Amino acid sequence: MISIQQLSKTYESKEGTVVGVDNVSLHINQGEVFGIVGYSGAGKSTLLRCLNILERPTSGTVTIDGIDLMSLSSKELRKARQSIGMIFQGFHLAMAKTVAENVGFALKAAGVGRVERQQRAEELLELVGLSDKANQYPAQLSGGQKQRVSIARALANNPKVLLCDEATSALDPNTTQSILQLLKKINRELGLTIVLITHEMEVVKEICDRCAVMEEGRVVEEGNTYDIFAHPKNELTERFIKTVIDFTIPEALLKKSQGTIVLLKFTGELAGEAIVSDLLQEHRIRGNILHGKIDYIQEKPLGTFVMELKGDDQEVSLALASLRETLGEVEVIENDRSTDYTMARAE
Ligand SMILES: Nc1ncnc2c1ncn2[C@@H]1O[C@H](COP(=O)(O)OP(=O)(O)OP(=O)(O)O)[C@@H](O)[C@H]1O
Repeated sequence: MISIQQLSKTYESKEGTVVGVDNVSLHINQGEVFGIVGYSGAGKSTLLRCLNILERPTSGTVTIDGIDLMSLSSKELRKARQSIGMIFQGFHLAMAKTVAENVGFALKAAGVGRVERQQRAEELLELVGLSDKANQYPAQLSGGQKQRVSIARALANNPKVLLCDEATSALDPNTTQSILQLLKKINRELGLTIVLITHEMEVVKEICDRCAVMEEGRVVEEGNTYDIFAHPKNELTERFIKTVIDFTIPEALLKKSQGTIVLLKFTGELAGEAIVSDLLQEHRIRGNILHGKIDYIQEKPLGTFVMELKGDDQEVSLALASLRETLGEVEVIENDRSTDYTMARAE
């Protein structure tokens, strides 16, 4: 659906060349919600704006639905942009126009007549849950309602793609949730391909089928959201995931521990199985859960547990081997801190 090939964007300034996007290649499938996550300055906005050529890439190509956008004339590009909607963190609504006029604005620009515009605005406002606000002005709406209006406006010309530039960053957590659910609904009901940029991994977890992590203009990791959460490969990705699934054990607790502390991840079907209780029954060890959580990513469970295993060294080793066999990977966080503890007490 969207193919980005070796895309780079650089800016020339007095201080020299600034790299916004550095040789990014990505493929985004028809009908998926694709997230691009990164810290401030990573190049997310630049990359997103290159997708509808609001920023012209310095090199590389962007192909949407088989059309190479870089090869189009200005007139052809204006036409092509009608199938690429966009929403922004700051909503960008016309404050002197009513909600219905804001929604109909893009239709007017596309040459649609007044009656049809009105009808379409009504349909779209119903879709975003704002039928009763058609004649109000943006200043009379909450942030979440304003974003709903901008979503309705972006959908006016039946786009195939919706680009979301930090669409929920200005909203409180509850409103963020409702806007994300709305985006998911239009993705499902209209089969719309959605590309969103965010610095919040929670947003990715909530609605993205796949995602890419960006740093210094480059994509450092990409893949299926569930796999990225379950098995992150890049250190930056791990940091982002920790903002959602944090399993850091307080240092004081680690020091007190006399056993072997392990981090266990239960993916997919394994999350629902009695692996831990079976383990404790099969080996002569005791287990103490220090931290445990099951997250649902795309409705698929991902369990993360931190356990302290206590017992005879050999039994603990056997238990670890058996866990590794079942789970694939088991990370030993801290192994027997009793020496440290003794030293700490001696001090
Ligand atoms: N018009 C511009 N002129 C010069 N440099 C720019 C311009 N736009 C972006 N940059 C630079 O490109 C890099 C990427 O910026 P970009 O805004 O894409 O990052 P971002 O990940 O979207 O960050 P943020 O979330 O803060 O917007 C930064 O170093 C930025 O300073």
